[in-house]
Amino acid sequence: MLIFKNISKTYQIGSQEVKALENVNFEIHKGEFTVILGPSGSGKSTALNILGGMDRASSGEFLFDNEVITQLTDEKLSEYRRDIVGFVFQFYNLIPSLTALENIGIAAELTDNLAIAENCLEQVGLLHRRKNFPNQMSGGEMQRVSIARALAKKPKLLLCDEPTGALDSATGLKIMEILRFSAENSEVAVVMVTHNEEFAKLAHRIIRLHDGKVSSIEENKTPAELSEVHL
Ligand SMILES: Nc1ncnc2c1ncn2[C@@H]1O[C@H](COP(=O)(O)OP(=O)(O)OP(=O)(O)O)[C@@H](O)[C@H]1O
Repeated sequence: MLIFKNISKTYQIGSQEVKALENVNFEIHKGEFTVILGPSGSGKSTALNILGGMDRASSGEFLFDNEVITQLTDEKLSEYRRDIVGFVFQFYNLIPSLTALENIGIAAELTDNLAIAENCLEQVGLLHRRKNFPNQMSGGEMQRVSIARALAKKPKLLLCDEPTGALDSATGLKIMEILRFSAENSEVAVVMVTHNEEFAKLAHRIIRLHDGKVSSIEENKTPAELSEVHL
């Protein structure tokens, strides 16, 4: 389980202070699909960066399975990023000169055992595309490869930053289905940042941010079906 306890983050621009997060408290659970929702500038990316160990909080405590991540040395924090966290970005970040399978194999250091990489491609329904290069795939397919690449590392935390931002609605929904399925069927905590209210209906937990503060947290044991989402 992940716990944010009174997390604040202040950026200093010259003499001006920007409070990106102010006393933020929430929990994130493995096996759940969590959505962090909020308008532009509400602090979503800042929260995601702290969760991923890419940035440090100014104050407060962040715990992962009882380990205090906010107190880790730089070296330990980079181990946390490498061993625990998987990332999915809006623009896929695949290596153009490598096939789908190779992109997964290289990232997960599985080049000696491509069977695992193939399994991951199968999980996202793309085994038939294993020999395709990124420019021979659609946006949705590239995003599915990037999810397979992240899952191949067997992360405990999968962080997704607007993963459907560059996709049409139907393809975006397919991506959401894969993310929720991954959370429910492997012991990973999937966290997605978005400003799209409709997508949030699919989540087990919705954390709403406004002006760097939590405005509400909603738990949903039975999230909506894909057919109930209207984009
Ligand atoms: N590196 C930085 N230096 C200074 N201010 C920053 C920095 N990063 C973010 N901020 C500020 O912190 C606040 C929160 O930004 P953040 O990017 O976390 O919001 P967001 O909800 O992810 O927005 P968006 O949806 O537009 O990506 C904003 O006021 C932003 O301008």
